[in-house]
Amino acid sequence: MLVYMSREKRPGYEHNKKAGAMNALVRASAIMSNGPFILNLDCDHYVYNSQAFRDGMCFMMDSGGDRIGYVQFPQRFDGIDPPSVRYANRNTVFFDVNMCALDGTMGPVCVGTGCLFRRIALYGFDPPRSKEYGGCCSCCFPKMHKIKSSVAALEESCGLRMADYDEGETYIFALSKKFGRSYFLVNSIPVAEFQGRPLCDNCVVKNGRPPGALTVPRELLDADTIAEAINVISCDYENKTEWGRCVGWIYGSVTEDLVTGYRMQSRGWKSVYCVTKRGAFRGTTPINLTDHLHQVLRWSSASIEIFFSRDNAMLASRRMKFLQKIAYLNLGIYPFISIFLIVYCFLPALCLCSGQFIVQELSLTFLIYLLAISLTTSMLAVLEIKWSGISLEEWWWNEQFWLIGGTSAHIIAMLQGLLKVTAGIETSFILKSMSGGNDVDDEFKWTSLIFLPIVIIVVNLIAITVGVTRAIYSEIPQWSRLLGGVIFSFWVLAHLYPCAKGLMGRKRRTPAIVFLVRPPRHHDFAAVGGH
Ligand SMILES: O=c1ccn([C@@H]2O[C@H](COP(=O)(O)OP(=O)(O)O[C@H]3O[C@H](CO)[C@@H](O)[C@H](O)[C@H]3O)[C@@H](O)[C@H]2O)c(=O)[nH]1
Ligand SMILES: [Mn+2]
Repeated sequence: MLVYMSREKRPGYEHNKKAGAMNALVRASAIMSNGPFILNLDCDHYVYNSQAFRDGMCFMMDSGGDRIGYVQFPQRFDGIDPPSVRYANRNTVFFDVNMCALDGTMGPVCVGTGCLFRRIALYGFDPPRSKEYGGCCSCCFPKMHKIKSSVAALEESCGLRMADYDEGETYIFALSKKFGRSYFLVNSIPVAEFQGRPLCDNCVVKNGRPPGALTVPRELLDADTIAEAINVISCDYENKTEWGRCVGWIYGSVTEDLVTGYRMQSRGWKSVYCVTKRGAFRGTTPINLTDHLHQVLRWSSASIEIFFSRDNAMLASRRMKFLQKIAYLNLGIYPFISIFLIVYCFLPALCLCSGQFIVQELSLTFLIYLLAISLTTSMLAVLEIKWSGISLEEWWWNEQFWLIGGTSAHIIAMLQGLLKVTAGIETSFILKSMSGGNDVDDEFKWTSLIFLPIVIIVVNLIAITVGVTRAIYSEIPQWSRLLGGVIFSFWVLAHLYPCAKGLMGRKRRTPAIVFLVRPPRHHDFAAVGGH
């Protein structure tokens, strides 16, 4: 059955972008098919390996798999040709190193597309047998202790533990307060839970489903069912419900997928990273520098917002493992690191211009520290590359982009975020349109994000010139000091090389410096301005 759905949107009703669209789909599908597992694919992604669905479900239906909330597949992209691979837009280190590593704790974070969800995990229920694991209260349902013991036992056995009901309420009534007025929808919940259980073909399977239970043929869809499916996607359905707050995809974040996954893991759901030999899904991603930076800006702004929200991993429930908390915290904190990165980018230039080295003198202790730090970071890199099997080049492009992003998008996101949190000032000077269009992909589009990296490049170039000139013309040239400064300066420049290269564009080779020297033309700011 293939159903195309277009939800109702009206002025005065917040439609909540992708998360709103997903929630409408989740409800309509509950009524029409009620599959226990839901795959999410972006509109710019497609299926590349049809076996992947089965692989994903294998994890969920395996013994113990009933505690897995989602299975994430890596994102793979088409159309990234050699000139643009250097912007690290394949995100190889993230998808082949970080996500794999997370698989060793509670599982990868959710990155939206290519993610297979367990329906009832998305509904905001706790994983089955969660009492056996860690804490007893989920962040969403603080009044849970009040649940009468008989009801609690029932929920525990059927795996649908949630709700904070008042005395005398029926289970169904409590659910409909959260899920909305559709009894059809509420009644479909236990069915989805049952159908998603592991197959109980041996005695070790807990909470299993007897063999053959799913072979009963489905009832055909009738007019009433269709009418109900339309009812649950009307724009006022979510009024006074928990949709977007505790149920379904969570609203209010640009990276709704990250928050949605985080809430699940915070309740104790595990996740699995499923890397198939032939890529499961493929899609498109911005290929030029400007669009990539805008995407990074969007993600880092979202990270800052998460950091200052109740979804900060430091506030996660006890059900989330310590290392997993650190991983989520890292996802919220990384834009702040840009402050240090920027300082490090200017330090070598400062040293060269002032004739001073970073330290007073090159003492043995300093050298030992430097050696130790360099060795450990290199070892880390070697291990990352060895374990993940990515190429050295890919890794290096990622390093380069880490600095480019840090000195452009991350710092802007941080400033925007701080302005918003401290002064309540909303600055949304960059908006991404869905129809970005590939037509202008191969020419450089000016973005103010690139300003600081250019300044760093220019300052370091000037500093090297100053340093060399000083050494040549001084009476007692201090070559070793010069060498020290120049190496660090070159190291910064080497990282920013793709940025300089990107400024040249592909066809229209306008050197970066022209952009700085000539007065700005109107269209330079078109991408940045109002529309
Ligand atoms: O108003 C909107 C905007 C977006 N979308 C959908 O959201 C997807 C993601 O948007 P896109 O512009 O492609 O963003 P990307 O940065 O490429 O997407 C990544 O980042 C998003 C935000 O974290 C995740 O939702 C995606 O799954 C993930 O692939 C699109 O494909 C659409 O299907 C909507 O339904 N409504
Ligand atoms: Mn996309």
